[in-house]
Amino acid sequence: INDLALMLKNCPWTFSHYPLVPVIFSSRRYVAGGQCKSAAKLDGKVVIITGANTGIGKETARDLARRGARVIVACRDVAKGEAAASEIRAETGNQQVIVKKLDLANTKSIREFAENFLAEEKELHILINNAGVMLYPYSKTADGFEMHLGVNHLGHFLLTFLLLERLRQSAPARIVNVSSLAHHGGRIRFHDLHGDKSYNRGLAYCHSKLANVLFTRELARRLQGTKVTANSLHPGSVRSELVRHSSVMTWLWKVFSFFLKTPSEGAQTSVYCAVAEELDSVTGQYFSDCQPAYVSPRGRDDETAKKLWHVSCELLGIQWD
Ligand SMILES: NC(=O)C1=CN([C@@H]2O[C@H](COP(=O)(O)OP(=O)(O)OC[C@H]3O[C@@H](n4cnc5c(N)ncnc54)[C@H](OP(=O)(O)O)[C@@H]3O)[C@@H](O)[C@H]2O)C=CC1
Ligand SMILES: CC1=C(/C=C/C(C)=C/C=C/C(C)=C/C=O)C(C)(C)CCC1
Repeated sequence: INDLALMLKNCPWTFSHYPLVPVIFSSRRYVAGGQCKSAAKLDGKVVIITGANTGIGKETARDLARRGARVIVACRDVAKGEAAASEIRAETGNQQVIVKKLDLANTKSIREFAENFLAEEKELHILINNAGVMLYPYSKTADGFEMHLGVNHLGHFLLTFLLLERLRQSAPARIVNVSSLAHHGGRIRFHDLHGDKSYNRGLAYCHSKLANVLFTRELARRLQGTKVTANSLHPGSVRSELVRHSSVMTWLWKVFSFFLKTPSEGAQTSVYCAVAEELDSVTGQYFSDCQPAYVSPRGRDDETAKKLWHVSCELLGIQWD
């Protein structure tokens, strides 16, 4: 024993020689953030996750597949979706991971996806509106919406509208909207929603993430008493492809990757909102690191939430009362 102690003492790899090692380990734990502790099983439950071919969505799909859910990987590139789904099927042994085409930048594709889903699936228990774009150079969706607003907000707004009746019929059911801390920098510029007068791609992202928070709030209010809940969340700063449209951000993400969550760590709050038993009747809330988080004053403005709802309906040509 004495020899062993002496050996360890002199070993160049012991913590006492490298005081930074425990610091590095604990900062990594800090970066990893909250973990979903629920052991809930999802056998027999049907889940849709948008943008589940990569990043946070893919890891959310993997977790829910492990819990036994039938997972619809809704993505714009079916080949990428198949690659992710076959990896998840092989790893989890769950063969019920299915890929369906959904391009949120095109309302025709959203309608086709919903039509197809409603024809094939009798139930829907969890809808995770996860897909997103960030720092997109100025561009418009097929329907002429500014890309961030179109994909991140309007696309998911329409998708939720088209699937809501199935969620109601399958209740208890949950809608999970992946927003961001970036919502703090956003505002709803009703006079220039599509950035025609002025455009900043960073701000456009923030505006769309604020729209996610406001949509969730108004949706939850309207769904009171239906046993369909709606919550939004910030996943943390996550090593994913979200920064792909900015070379500076891509470089920063690489250099500082140690300080970013892995996609699996970033999926924890989405999984928590989707399965945690203690959230059974919690609705209209915003989470981060698997706990309630601070929402910006603009994200709590019910008048703006109502106005955004009506404007979104007008833009999409739908009636949603
Ligand atoms: N990463 C982070 O630090 C943070 C992420 N978030 C949010 O998390 C969510 C997931 O992002 P993350 O995993 O990081 O990013 P990724 O870029 O890794 O994944 C985004 C997903 O969205 C899909 N997507 C993009 N455009 C469309 C579209 N038109 N139709 C359908 N799917 C589309 C992508 O598909 P494809 O692969 O084909 O492009 C991809 O599957 C987003 O809503 C993001 O805003 C929030 C805060 C921080
Ligand atoms: C301060 C700082 C960083 C943190 C960036 C953060 C916190 C970004 C958050 C992005 C979000 C919230 C995106 C999506 O919604 C880096 C780049 C790690 C390293 C350089 C210093």
